[in-house]
Amino acid sequence: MRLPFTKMHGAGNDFVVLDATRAPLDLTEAQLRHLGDRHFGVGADQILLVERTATPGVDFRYRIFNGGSGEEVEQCGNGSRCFVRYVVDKGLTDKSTIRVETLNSLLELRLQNDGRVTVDMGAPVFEPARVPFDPSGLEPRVVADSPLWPLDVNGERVEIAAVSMGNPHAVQVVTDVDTAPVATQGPAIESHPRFPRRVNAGFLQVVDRRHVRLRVYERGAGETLACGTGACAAVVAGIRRGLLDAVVDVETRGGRLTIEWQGGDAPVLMTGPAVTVYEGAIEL
Ligand SMILES: N[C@@H](CCC[C@H](N)C(=O)O)C(=O)O
Repeated sequence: MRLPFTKMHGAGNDFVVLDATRAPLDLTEAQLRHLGDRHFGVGADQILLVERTATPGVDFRYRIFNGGSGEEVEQCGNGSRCFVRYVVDKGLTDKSTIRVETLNSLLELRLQNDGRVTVDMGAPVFEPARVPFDPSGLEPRVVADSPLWPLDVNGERVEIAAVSMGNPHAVQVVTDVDTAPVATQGPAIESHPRFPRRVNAGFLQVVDRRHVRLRVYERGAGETLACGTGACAAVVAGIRRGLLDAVVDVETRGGRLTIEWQGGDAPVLMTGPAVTVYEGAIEL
């Protein structure tokens, strides 16, 4: 099968985007991993599948697969911005505000005049069972509004906030992201037994109340240049600890995202770039 695709990125988090709006596309995990493979395939952190939906009031469905593992996941922030750029550029819609369903959420996305995209990512979830995170037998240190859970990681004690943005995140505060143990702790946290569906591991450096630096070791993909849901989870965790204001610029290794959260049940708003790199086709 010859499969056309579009290569895109959002702040350096890169995607192979596939059009399944005209005919269904059923790919195996092995084919998805091949698309994600940087040596033998196209190479991408995630594969995005754009579909139509019959759900009333919803314009599209988009499905997300991690490029390293081929598994389907619930949410992808940078991918959602690329999804909007894709459906607008391909003429699949003429709307500038688009509603899309993912595996477990409904998102509203707006293309801005400057080409950036703002996404209503919904409200964050902290209830451990819904992250999901197993806190049994652990005593959290509570700072302001936020329980910080002690985790044993490679024999060290690490304090994390457990947050779901539709997908699971473990966020820890570090003094300097450049020297943070992302490569060693990242995989250990990703597969930590207290996260039954595994987890994305965030390392957050607070520069000031409106500016942070962030690295994320992603579930099923390894460290990426940016993680949109990771940025939302990290800012929300920082706000709950009383470290950050409601609007924060997040500097990642691939670009800058702006995250806004007014607290409580308010949705998290994420704004950032979405760029098409090239079009291609691959034999699968
Ligand atoms: N890069 C993404 C997140 C993709 C999914 C993640 N690896 C997971 O398994 O939950 C983003 O921009 O949010």
